[in-house]
Amino acid sequence: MARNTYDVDESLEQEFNWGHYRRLAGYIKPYKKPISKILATIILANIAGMAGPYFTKIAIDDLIPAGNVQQLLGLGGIFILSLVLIGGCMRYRIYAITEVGQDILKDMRYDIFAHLQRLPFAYFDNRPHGKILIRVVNYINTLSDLLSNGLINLISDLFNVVITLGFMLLIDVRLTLYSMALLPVLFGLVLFIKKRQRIAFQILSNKQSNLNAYIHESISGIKITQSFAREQVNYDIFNEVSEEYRTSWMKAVKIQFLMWPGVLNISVLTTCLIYFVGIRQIGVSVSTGTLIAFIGYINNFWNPVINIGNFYNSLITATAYLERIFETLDEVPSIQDAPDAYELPPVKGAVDFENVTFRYEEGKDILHKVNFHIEPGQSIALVGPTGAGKTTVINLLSRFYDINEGSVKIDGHDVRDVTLGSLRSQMGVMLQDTFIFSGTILENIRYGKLDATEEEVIAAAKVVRAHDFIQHLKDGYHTVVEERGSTLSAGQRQLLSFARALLADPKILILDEATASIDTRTEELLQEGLQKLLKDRTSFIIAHRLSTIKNSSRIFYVAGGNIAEAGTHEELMAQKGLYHHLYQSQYDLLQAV
Ligand SMILES: Nc1ncnc2c1ncn2[C@@H]1O[C@H](COP(=O)(O)OP(=O)(O)OP(=O)(O)O)[C@@H](O)[C@H]1O
Repeated sequence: MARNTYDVDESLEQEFNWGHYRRLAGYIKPYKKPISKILATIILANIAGMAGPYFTKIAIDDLIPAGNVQQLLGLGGIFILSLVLIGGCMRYRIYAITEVGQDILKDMRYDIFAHLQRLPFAYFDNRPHGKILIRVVNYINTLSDLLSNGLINLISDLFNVVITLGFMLLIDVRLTLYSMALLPVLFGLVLFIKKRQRIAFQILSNKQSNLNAYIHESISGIKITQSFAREQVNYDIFNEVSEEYRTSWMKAVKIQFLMWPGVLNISVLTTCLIYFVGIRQIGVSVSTGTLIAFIGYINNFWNPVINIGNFYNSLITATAYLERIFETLDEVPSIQDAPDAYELPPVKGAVDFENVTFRYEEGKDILHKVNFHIEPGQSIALVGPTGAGKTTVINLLSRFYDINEGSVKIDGHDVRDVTLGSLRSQMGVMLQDTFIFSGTILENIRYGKLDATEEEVIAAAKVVRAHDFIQHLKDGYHTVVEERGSTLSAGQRQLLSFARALLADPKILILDEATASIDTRTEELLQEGLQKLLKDRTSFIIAHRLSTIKNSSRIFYVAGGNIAEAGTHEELMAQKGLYHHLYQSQYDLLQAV
């Protein structure tokens, strides 16, 4: 589903199911060993902790009345030792739990990132990038507490509850039954909160996502914002999105915070009840020591129950985020290798479009029954009006989108039958949006051929005339550039991505507006190098500056969803059709200038 703007809430594409917890358990499973070790220390500490109230009972009921100082001191010594043991176990537990939790989060983060790398262009076309980003970073981080402390504490707390119950039953069965009297109230509270809290946190996650998307969009577009002096409008929008986030947060925590005080109140009421029943001896007959020990166990019982309540709270909260994480992981890459896909053999460079129809959205064909055949080694120029579908043609060639009808073939192999890796690795693509990654110039050119030597990188840069400007940079090829290449000029960025496309030594070269930002003098020099390079390679060149494509083997004029005219520059000029008109108007414009 399209989520086109920051102010549109994402709707859930799949309802919550228990399977999410099973999948989460799948991430925990590889850490069985360290978790078992942690559990062993917890059990040890719990057993040591359990002995406390029992020692109190023995001291009050037996040793103090009997004045047995020696045994009393011995008991005190054991008690101190048990405290030291508990302290040591706690210290180990905190470190080990955090480590396991972070390892699990790292695995999840890796999976979601790896999956995103495989998703097709169409997925990213439909989503603000801030909404994708928040899933990899923030949503996964929200699970941190649940996975580190929450999970292990849960097991430890459950264990505590069972052991404490055992001790309580051992002391007095009736008092134990009284202690459970208010449990139904607790269940009622859980049921009351469950659905309300999940919905509240789903809304909150939407608002968080919107806020993130708006911040991301605003930072990406900061230069335009400042050039149009639109800051005040942006502050207002930000305030509005931020206010929605704040309100939804307050609503969510209002429900979330019902749980903890609720359980606490029930536990206090239970303690009062036991005091009342014990002191008044209603249906029970207990000594003072037994009553005090029992109250100790009631605390031991309710403390873990309060923790379990908190865990339940975190689980419900995390569920809203888990749904989003698994939704992303379940996004089926619409473009992927067919089960019987084979490696595309080394490409010669013949390209065929056979009755190709393509649309981005239902009901609006961008290309309609397009047919052409290209011999290996030909250079094809795509020209035509803005939005006619030139970039779309080359996107289909690399199978960035799948066509709706017909077939796209390379050397007779349908691009859908071969593996994406073998197809794309034989193509050098320079898209309209030149992207420079943070790192050195060298790393940027080497992006598509990691094993290229420095000499090969320099050779490619020389061909595209990038070498001259690179040499003059502070550290030459080792100069560090920022993400998007903001410290480079638009033309320099284009030359770099040109070199990147060439270095891979592709059999099919695709250049989309590759020279639009390059000055005419550099472009002339570039053309010389390119002519040599394009020899024996099939190439597709999209250019609005027609002077650059005059020498192409064939020129396709794309218009009306098809190839309206095709031929050499001379042939098309002689036809005096659409291409002639376009060329003439550019020529006239240049003359006028
Ligand atoms: N991801 C997309 N989703 C929906 N529609 C799209 C998408 N990309 C392009 N279009 C639409 O498809 C049509 C063809 O776009 P395309 O980028 O192929 O044109 P073009 O001929 O390369 O234009 P230009 O010369 O301006 O680069 C346009 O009308 C455009 O609005």
